[in-house]
Amino acid sequence: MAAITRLLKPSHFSSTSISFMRRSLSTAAVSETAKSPSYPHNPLPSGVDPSGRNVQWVFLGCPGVGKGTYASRLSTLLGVPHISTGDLVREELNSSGPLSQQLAEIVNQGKLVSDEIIISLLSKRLEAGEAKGESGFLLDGFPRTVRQAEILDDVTDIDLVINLKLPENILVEKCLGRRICNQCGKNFNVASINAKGENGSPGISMAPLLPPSHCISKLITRADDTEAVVKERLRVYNDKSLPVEEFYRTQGKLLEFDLPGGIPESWPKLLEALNLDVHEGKQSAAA
Ligand SMILES: Nc1ncnc2c1ncn2[C@@H]1O[C@H](COP(=O)(O)OP(=O)(O)O)[C@@H](O)[C@H]1O
Repeated sequence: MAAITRLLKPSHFSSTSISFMRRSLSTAAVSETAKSPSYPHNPLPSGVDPSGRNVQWVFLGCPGVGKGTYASRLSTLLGVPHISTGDLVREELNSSGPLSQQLAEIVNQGKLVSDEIIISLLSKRLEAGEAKGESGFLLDGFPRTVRQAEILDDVTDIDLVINLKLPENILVEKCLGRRICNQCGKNFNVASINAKGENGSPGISMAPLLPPSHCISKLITRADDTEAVVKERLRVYNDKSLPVEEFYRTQGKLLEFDLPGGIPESWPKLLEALNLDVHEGKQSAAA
């Protein structure tokens, strides 16, 4: 394993993006909108204190769990970029670039894109961010394999890994209800979820997140959000990404978060779990 890691090591990240990641270890504090986080369960390694620089967090969780939704809200709140490798893949796939056709085939079968392609897309995104003065990041959808986690570990320190969780039947319903406005790019969800509690776990209700009237005629569904492809993505998650949870659990960085419901119930609880002290007005501004 060590040999593979050595082989793949930083060469997969261009030198600029490595320097960006390294430099982001010593840059500005969390933006004024929120107080610096401290962690009740102290998942941080000793000597690493996120209060003196922008956060470097990873979001894990099955397809449809809401990584994008919560990462995007925290991005606004903390003033750090939300970087979704799924979005990077879709941008490339919708471009007329040389990878477009190959990516469409992989994504629409619910498979994972190769580590090399993902790391190249992520490097480019980090470099573009660096040019704009970005620092810190909330990674959504990366790492998704232990190999990706090892490569990331070689180039920078991740402070915290937030593992969002929902029961599998809800994940399928949520993916099937997902809609995107092809003009403004915002995400909505037409599913109305009312799952009964099972084996002592509480029931979960989620109201639909409906689009405003001007988006209704422009809604599209992701080609990989069909029932068969969602089930394959869940299978691939359990196979390739569950070990990533274990990777970070062993490092003491994993914060498990069972979503109690939709955004109104989950968002305040997530802020509480992160010990983010948000002022009333600011919190609603970020929501
Ligand atoms: N880190 C990654 N490694 C490999 N493939 C990825 C990665 N991130 C995204 N992809 C590809 O992009 C697709 C969409 O990703 P994403 O939007 O994160 O989906 P999901 O809703 O399943 O979490 C994935 O099914 C996969 O094909």
